[in-house]
Amino acid sequence: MSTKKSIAIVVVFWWIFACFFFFSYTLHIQQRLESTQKELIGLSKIKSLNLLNKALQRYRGLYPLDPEQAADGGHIHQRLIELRQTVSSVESVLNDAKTASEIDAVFSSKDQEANLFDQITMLIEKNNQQLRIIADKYELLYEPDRENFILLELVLYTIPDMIESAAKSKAIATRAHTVYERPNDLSLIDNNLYVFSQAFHNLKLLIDQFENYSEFIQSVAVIEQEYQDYYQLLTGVSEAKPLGPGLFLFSEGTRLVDASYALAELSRQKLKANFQQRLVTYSQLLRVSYAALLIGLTLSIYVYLRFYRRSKIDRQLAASRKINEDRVNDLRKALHNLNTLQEICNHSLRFIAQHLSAVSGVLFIHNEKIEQLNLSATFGVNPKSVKHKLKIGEGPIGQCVLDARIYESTINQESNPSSVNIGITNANVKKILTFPLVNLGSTVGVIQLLLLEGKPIEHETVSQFADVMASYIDKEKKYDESKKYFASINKNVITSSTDAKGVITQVSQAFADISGYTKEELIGQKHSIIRHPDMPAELFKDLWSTITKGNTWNHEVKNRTKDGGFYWVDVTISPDLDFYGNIIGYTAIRHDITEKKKNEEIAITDGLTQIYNRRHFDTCFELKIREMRRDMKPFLFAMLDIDFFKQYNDNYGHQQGDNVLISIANTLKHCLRRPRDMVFRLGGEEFGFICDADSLEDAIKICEAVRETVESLKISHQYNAAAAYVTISSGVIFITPDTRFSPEHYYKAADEMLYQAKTSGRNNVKLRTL
Ligand SMILES: Nc1nc2c(ncn2[C@@H]2O[C@H](COP(=O)(O)OP(=O)(O)OP(=O)(O)O)[C@@H](O)[C@H]2O)c(=O)[nH]1
Repeated sequence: MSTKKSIAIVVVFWWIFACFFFFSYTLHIQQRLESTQKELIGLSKIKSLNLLNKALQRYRGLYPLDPEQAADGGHIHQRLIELRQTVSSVESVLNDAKTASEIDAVFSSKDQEANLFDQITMLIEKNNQQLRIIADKYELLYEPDRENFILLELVLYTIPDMIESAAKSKAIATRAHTVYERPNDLSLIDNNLYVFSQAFHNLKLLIDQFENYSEFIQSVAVIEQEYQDYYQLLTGVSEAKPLGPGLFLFSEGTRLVDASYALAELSRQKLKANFQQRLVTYSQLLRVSYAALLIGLTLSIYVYLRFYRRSKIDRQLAASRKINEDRVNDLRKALHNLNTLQEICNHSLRFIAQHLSAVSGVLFIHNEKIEQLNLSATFGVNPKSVKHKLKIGEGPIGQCVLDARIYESTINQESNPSSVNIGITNANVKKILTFPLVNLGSTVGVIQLLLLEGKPIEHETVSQFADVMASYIDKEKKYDESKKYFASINKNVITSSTDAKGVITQVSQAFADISGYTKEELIGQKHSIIRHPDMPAELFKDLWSTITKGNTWNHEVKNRTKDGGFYWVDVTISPDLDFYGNIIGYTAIRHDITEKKKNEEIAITDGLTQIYNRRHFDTCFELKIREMRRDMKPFLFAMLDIDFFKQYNDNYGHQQGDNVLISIANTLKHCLRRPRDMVFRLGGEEFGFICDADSLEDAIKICEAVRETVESLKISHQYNAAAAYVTISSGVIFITPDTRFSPEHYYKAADEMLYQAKTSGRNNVKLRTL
């Protein structure tokens, strides 16, 4: 899954979560609001019940006073009227017709004198019970706020208990002191006062829990004072009988009850204020919440619509991109299977022309070396009608190489014909599209198309196709060049590769041509197949010891051709290494130096005898002396002269004399055929040779052998005073490394020895050590 998609999913989930949260929050606020509204209704019903109770309690306290005797009999009557008014006013709030009828039943009862106290008490208790039922019904009992809960505790339990106990004791005391006293009135009063004091104590504990109860302090103090007064009054009068003025007792009790009612009212007011405050807060929160929900919803719809629209566009784009990708892949596959640059150019042009519904088109390839564009393919147009070569900057195609961007021009009557390289032949052509084929930053070629439709062209798609074409054209172009390059190497460079053991794995045609073997005959063989016997074994030892150490070896080598001939090459052999530096084979590159070598041979070879001449002797003699000093190995230098050769020439003829010279040279070559032996014609009928010798005896043996071999040729020479055949005299020096003479000195010494040989009868060897 793409990162973009993952982010989108996370955002959507968060968005759903946020909406859900807001929705739940709004619902919660709504519920709280409704619940508070209910609580307010409940509170007003509680107030009504309190009013009702207050009226009932007032009446219950007054009733025992004899209306005839009491000074305020009218007052009692007045209270009854008030009670009835209260009942009718709360009735509508309570929605309870039963209350009025029950109260009516109590007051219209004939035996009310005896039972009225109890019946009113029963009504009050019932109302107090009703208080809690209403509190439950209107959810006041589930009030979450702590302060409100304490206030409710006051309003529902504590203060009603206080009021009822105070009111009861007031009523009992008043009755006892004015009308009649029942046996346990005193204990009842005591009991009620005790209940009051307990409830009052609770009240104070509860109020103490308020953080800010200053409003209540005053009210509680009044209750406390009233309670003290009333308590003292009751304690004081309980002893005395008949009791003092009942109305006074009644008034005192009423003050305590009223003070309690005042606190109840204060608590209710506080509750009401709290609820109303909450109502305002919730209403505001609800408005904000609804507004947030509305904004969220609007935003969601907006985002959804945008996203939907975008994703629709994206889907369309993705679909068209997919089609293009498929087409690009098809093109790539098709080009991949083509083998020549021409095929690739033809296919590329046809493909893009068909894709864009072109009527005709051309493809030019850029030749960077000569800064020129060459026509390489045409579509729908005769190649003969198109200029085959364009300069860079010539026309839109030439310009395209410089700018490397897509040109799109619409055709109309005023169109300049020079804007086209192809030449418009179709009147319906609406547009010309010229675009470069760019690979790795360089323009490989340019395509120009004539289109029948004038609608806009997606440059991105054209570029995609162009990139693929450019890469294949460039690759094939370079491959073509390298093919030509390798063909040239194959033809002209004498090269071969072997494995690590020296077995030939590759040879160039030039190698095969010069050696006279076919490639097949060479591959699988070792290079010894072309080894010439003239090449010393030491040379190849040196070769192998160099290249197996990873070094390059270079030397001039004479090779043998298949038909027994020879050729000279300057060969360089380098090891082929793998990635880790291990030798995996060797590659040799050779230059044919046969001609050079032949020229060199001519320069150092005596034309008549085909052995080395005097010039070469001078070089070799000096080198040999140096080598001797380096290797500390002695050698011999012999100077030979044919005896009485002048007579031979004079009598047998010059031509015959030449033949003798050739025979002697061949004999020397035959006798001295070790690789390091060298035979020279030092001039006229004088020869020389250099060869290794371990000792003086060894040197004598060699020279004697040569002298004897020449004599054994039995070339008749009747003018030779030394023998009947052609003979030679030899002056030899055995040169040891201890001496430090110049080459001229040694040469002169040998010449002196030769002179001695001549003067001491000829056909002999004179030798000395130097
Ligand atoms: N046929 C022929 N003769 C040559 C050639 N070069 C030198 N000669 C001859 O060799 C002869 C050398 O003669 P001399 O120097 O007198 O020596 P010699 O006759 O051999 O006498 P000694 O050396 O004293 O035995 C001359 O007649 C030269 O003409 C050559 O290339 N071909």
